[in-house]
Amino acid sequence: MSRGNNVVVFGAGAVGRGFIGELFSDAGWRVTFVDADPELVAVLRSGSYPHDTVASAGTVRKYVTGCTAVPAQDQAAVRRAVSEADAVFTSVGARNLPRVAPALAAGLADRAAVDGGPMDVYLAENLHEGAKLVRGLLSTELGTLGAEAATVLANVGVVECSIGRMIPVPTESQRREHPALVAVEPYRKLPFDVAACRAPVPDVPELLGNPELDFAFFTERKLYVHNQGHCATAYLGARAGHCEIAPAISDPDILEQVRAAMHAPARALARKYGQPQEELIAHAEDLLARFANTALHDTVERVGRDPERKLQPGERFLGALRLCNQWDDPRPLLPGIALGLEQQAAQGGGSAAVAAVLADVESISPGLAAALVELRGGSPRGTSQR
Ligand SMILES: NC(=O)C1=CN([C@@H]2O[C@H](COP(=O)(O)OP(=O)(O)OC[C@H]3O[C@@H](n4cnc5c(N)ncnc54)[C@H](O)[C@@H]3O)[C@@H](O)[C@H]2O)C=CC1
Ligand SMILES: O=P(O)(O)OC[C@H]1O[C@](O)(CO)[C@@H](O)[C@@H]1O
Repeated sequence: MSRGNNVVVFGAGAVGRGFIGELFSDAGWRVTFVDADPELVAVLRSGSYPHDTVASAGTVRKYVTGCTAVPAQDQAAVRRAVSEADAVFTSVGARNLPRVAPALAAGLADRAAVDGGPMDVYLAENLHEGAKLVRGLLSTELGTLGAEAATVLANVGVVECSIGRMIPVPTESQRREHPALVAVEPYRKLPFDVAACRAPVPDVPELLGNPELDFAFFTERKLYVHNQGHCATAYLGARAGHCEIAPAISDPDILEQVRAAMHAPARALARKYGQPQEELIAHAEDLLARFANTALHDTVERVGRDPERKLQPGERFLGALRLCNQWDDPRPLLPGIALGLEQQAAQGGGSAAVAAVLADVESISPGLAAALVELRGGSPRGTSQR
């Protein structure tokens, strides 16, 4: 691999192929995917794959070119690719990061051994405090290799990103058409934590680093406005019998409830971070329009999955509730939480899980748990929301 514009992307899934690979290829970079799926690797080695940008108005097909792939199982090849790269991304899902760490650490150690200069590892993941976690993983792996972890890591930035583009799992018919075909929405901005970078930022126009603003603003905006409103749409939509997000958000009653649930944290974030309120409200409105993209066929199942995790303290619902209680009005968040509790119960969650959520809600503001119980039909274990 020649020095220049080479990016290594761990994970050639929805985000890897659908977002990171596309942005870097469009900017003239060579993209080397690392993936655990040998069939996908074989397909990507052909050097290009089809990529559809889908909007309600129509689909634009293009081919992402200039790519290759390495199987994750070939640790020596992965190590070499990392040591020669100019930037590294991960988009494997949080639970897979420990498996990526050994070859990533080895490649970084090789690079340090030849004084290869600074390098940034960007985390294209939905992961709270991901940089801390990955630094810890790399430190452990470097220790195992007998490398001086502090010296190697002094030259390595671990950079969190906020992935706003929505990319559904490819359908069966898309997979039959081409095993690497991916369909994405048009949105293509990629905010990242520029303060964490050690190397020059890649010349990819969609990479947005704002040194003036704490990156927590972007992660909170993503979780409390985007993910929370999206999930409320899924729960309200499921109750109304919808399978997909677009028809759910097109229902005027659901739209108004979700709009209120997104505007409250948008206003709260504007106050907390001293940002213009109209920009945050415009961001929420843009998201509502993006949820209505019928061509994306995003499902209430994907967006609403794992309600127990989504109802944990600090997660999209209870984190937004706490934020809004401090800076705005928490009540528009309650319908989504009430339906989340129903989903959790339907998936086998017991009364202890409900009690834990109610206790957290009550700790945010006395009386709020009673309002939630009332919304759920009067009983702490109530089964239906009116
Ligand atoms: N799909 C979406 O709309 C969005 C996803 N995200 C986040 O982006 C990350 C990736 O998500 P997706 O691309 O949707 O998942 P995905 O499941 O489509 O892709 C993950 C890829 O990683 C590969 N992989 C798993 N273990 C690996 C390993 N040890 N080494 C190399 N490759 C490995 C898998 O084979 C798969 O191709 C997750 O953290 C997710 O939460 C964030 C925003 C949007
Ligand atoms: O991946 P999770 O935590 O289940 O949450 C789903 C959310 O994440 C995304 O896939 C990416 O932010 C959104 O499209 C969706 O709202």
